[in-house]
Amino acid sequence: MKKLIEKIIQTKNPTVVGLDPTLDYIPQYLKQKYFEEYGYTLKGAAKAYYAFNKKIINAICDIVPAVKPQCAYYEALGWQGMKTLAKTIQYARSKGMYVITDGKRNDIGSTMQAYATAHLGQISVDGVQTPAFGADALTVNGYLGTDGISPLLSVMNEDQGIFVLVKTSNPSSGELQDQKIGENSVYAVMGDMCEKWGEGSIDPYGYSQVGAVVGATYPQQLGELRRRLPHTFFLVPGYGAQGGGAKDVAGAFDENGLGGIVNSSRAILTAWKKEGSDGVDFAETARREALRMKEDIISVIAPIKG
Ligand SMILES: O=C(O)c1cc(=O)[nH]c(=O)n1[C@@H]1O[C@H](COP(=O)(O)O)[C@@H](O)[C@H]1O
Repeated sequence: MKKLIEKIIQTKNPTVVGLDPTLDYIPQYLKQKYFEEYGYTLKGAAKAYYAFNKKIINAICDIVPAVKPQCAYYEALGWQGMKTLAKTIQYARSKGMYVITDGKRNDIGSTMQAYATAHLGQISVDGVQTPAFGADALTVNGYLGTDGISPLLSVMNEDQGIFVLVKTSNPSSGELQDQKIGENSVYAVMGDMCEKWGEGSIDPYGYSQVGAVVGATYPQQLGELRRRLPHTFFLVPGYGAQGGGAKDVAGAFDENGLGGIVNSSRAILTAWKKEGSDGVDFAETARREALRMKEDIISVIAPIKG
């Protein structure tokens, strides 16, 4: 996770802003502009999403190291939405941000190869190599085992990474993930698999290119997994809208203030609503919320050093 860790060190900020737009999160004045131009159509909505994302990215790119667009919100608009996803990834990267595409992908090896090519690799069009979505990292499910992960490992360059679901933030995550296999919980076994998949790619900071997703809503498991998985970098969703706070995520970090990056999506994108405004200054409000989150989290972890 070298590239991500260097961005975190540069911004002194271990947080990622989730770009999970819905029409409800976009202020009326901005939506109206695109509806007037394109009608109440998927195209109009997709254009509004892109304008919204760009303004958020412009407002945070100097203080936040990464963004995490979640594919589902874009898929909801069909191909127009997927075009906005691709453009958003490109735009965020052009502003120097690290982009984690949240796709939670997994399948048999041959199909996983296609996902790996789509999100992290390059597709060969008659011998000409072209990135399709071209993200820095992808969230994946490890449930199909090693042959579902290997295609990603062979496609990734040294700046890229994956985050494997280990202990998810949702209320039902324990139904399966807390079950025991012998002495160990399922999430611990999945965590051990991440350590193994990452063995060959440990960077100078001690973390491999295979990260784990561990929810802020399970602070005890977060601490347990940090101790158990010394080379696995954590993506920690569940701060903010799902109820996780700074003290809940503290366990994700090591003695150098590294080891994790905490995501917040809704709490940042909709911060303007809490202030009861018409949303004209939604991007500045998102920046203020991002800065508040950063201060909140760095107040409970060791100083970030490289
Ligand atoms: O992989 C993820 O990012 C993820 C895993 C998980 O266990 N829980 C979880 O909330 N997420 C994602 O993190 C984001 C959380 O959004 P907010 O609850 O609005 O901050 C969403 O994009 C979720 O899909």
